[in-house]
Amino acid sequence: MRFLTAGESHGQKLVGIIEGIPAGISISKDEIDKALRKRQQGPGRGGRMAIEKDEIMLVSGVRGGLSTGAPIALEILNKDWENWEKYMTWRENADLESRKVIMPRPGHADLSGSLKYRTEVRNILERASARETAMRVAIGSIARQILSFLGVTIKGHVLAVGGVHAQRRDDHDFWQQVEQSEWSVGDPLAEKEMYKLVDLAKKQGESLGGLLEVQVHHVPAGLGSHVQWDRKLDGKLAQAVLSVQAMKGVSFGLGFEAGERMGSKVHDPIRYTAGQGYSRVSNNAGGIEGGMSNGEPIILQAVMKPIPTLYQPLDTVHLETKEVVKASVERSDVCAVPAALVVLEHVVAWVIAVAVLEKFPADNAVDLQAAWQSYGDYLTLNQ
Ligand SMILES: Cc1cc2nc3c(=O)[nH]c(=O)nc-3n(C[C@H](O)[C@H](O)[C@H](O)COP(=O)(O)O)c2cc1C
Ligand SMILES: C=C(O[C@@H]1CC(C(=O)O)=C[C@@H](OP(=O)(O)O)[C@H]1O)C(=O)O
Repeated sequence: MRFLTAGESHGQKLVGIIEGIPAGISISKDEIDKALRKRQQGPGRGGRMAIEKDEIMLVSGVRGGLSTGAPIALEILNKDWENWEKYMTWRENADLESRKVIMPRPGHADLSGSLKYRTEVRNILERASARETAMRVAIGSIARQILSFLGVTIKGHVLAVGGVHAQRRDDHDFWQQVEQSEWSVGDPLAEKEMYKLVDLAKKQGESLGGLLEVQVHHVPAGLGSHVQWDRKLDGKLAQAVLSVQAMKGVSFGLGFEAGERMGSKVHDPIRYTAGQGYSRVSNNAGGIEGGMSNGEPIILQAVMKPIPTLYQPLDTVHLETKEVVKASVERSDVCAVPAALVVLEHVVAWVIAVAVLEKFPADNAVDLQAAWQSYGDYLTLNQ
């Protein structure tokens, strides 16, 4: 499976093409739209989210609610296009001056991109923008629907916003709270504090990042491989997570704390239960050993840096005069951690679905399910 996306933040639309989705998978537009709406939420989001009402257009590759095996083409319209057409149009009469950015923002792609491509900063920020993640969520939602067909589920929660940490739990009530919370926090007290902090940041012209966690449940042992550097599942997941705008670190299971403990307090003892196969007493590895899933839930954490655009901007250099000036201010989010969580869940879904189809190559749902089932039987019943 592979995909490509295109589209500028203030262009006409976002476009995606996916190839390799097996035929006969049930594809729900509602499911995709639900994820798109969730990605737009959260009190730290800026004015743009009041303009956009993201909705997927399934252009090809799906008929009567089922994938056909052909490439799936997708589109999401940018409602803001009507305000930007005169600046963003491909036509030669485009107004290229009025929205020029000459005071690059520290933390964004502005300066490095314009140096590298020898082009105006606007051409860089339009594509660097996290607007692009709307299409990645739509594509990830299709991957998630393949996984859901096999019984694999993905969930996530916000661990922290700024310095405010949520209490970590893993029971049914907790996940229900996460589900109901606009922030996906699952800890109402922490959520209140986070809300206050975002408010304060907004008032001070500041911005915030945070910590996020994504979990993948019901994956069998053996996705990914130890045999080659670029086939390791943890490596692929890390790449996908870090490809999301503003993500600056990723860890698995116990994470960086593993480096502070003795081995016996880190590694997960193995046990065997007749009829169920092998499992672990703990899951400090976060479900991956040797670049392969080990049958326990895959658990990863990521850190998101604060949003680069500051309404009280930092110093930068004017690209024409070279004088020290304040960075340009584009309309911006103050905090987008809950939105980023939705993105992470969906980029993770993509990587897991690709790994599933590598282990169980299939061009249709029936063959996929048969291969999945037979391997599941081998892992549980036949040993
Ligand atoms: C959901 C989401 C929304 C974002 N919104 C903004 C924003 O409104 N303003 C901004 O400057 N950066 C925003 N960012 C972050 C920038 O896109 C990102 O920092 C920039 O592209 C530079 O890339 P890097 O941080 O990965 O190095 C957002 C990121 C995500 C994931
Ligand atoms: C448009 C989205 O996020 C944008 C991501 C973003 C950035 O620099 O990453 C900057 C802002 O763009 P604008 O200046 O148009 O408001 C965000 O709104 C989105 O998430 O759909």
